Amino acid sequence: MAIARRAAATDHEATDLAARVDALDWVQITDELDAQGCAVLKDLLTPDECRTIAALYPDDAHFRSRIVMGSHGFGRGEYKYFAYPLPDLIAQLRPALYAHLQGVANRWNEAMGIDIRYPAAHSVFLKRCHEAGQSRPTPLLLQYEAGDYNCLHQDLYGEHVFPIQVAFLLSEPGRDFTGGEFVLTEQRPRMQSRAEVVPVSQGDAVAFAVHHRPVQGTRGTYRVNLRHGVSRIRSGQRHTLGVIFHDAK
Ligand SMILES: O=C(O)CCC(=O)C(=O)O
Ligand SMILES: [Fe+2]
Repeated sequence: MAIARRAAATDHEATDLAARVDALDWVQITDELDAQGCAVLKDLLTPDECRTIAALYPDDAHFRSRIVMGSHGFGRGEYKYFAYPLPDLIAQLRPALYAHLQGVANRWNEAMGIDIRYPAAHSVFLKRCHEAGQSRPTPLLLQYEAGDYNCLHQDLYGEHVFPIQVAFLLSEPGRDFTGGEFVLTEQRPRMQSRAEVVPVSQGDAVAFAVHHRPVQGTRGTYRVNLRHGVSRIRSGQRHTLGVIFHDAK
């Protein structure tokens, strides 16, 4: 009886989470992605859900590896890649988000003259990754303390790349930490880099271009190169959940 009730509750939460993703204003998000290369997804996770995910960090049973950023020149702080099977909430979020981003990804590739197209279902895209030897899960949990930062980078893990990714802020700015802004830079051909700081609250997510995106210029469409990172955490502790749609070699 207790088990049946628990299963029902889990189903309900899962359905609820996909429905929350579906209920976002995807017309506006798509417009923002096209115009800026990033968009904020407001209030997707509850504070409880944020705390629950962040609290997984010490429990290595959930993870396949731990990266100390300072050892690789990635910045300062650390993160862990989740192992399969992903925690339920992340396993639900990943395909639900992908379903809404896949159309943008296909349009971007068409505009940039790239032949690759993305299937409607995330499971089909993952099969493509896995068949090419990219079979290790890429969702990750990041943990920063005062003084930590994440250098500008691109999350490429092999030949197969889904061009948009999503990062969830699990901590509350001003209460749990100060500093630690999410930063995107954009490099246009023959121009200097432009930076964008994206304001997010606990439970919000940022969707952004992984490595490049099309920009309409006066003489046609060109590719701009993007990088993302996090400015120095001034105080406290900051946790983020990163959702990347391609898997890793
Ligand atoms: O901590 C952040 O906000 C950025 C995390 C990140 O680099 C990622 O999700 O790929
Ligand atoms: Fe990243």
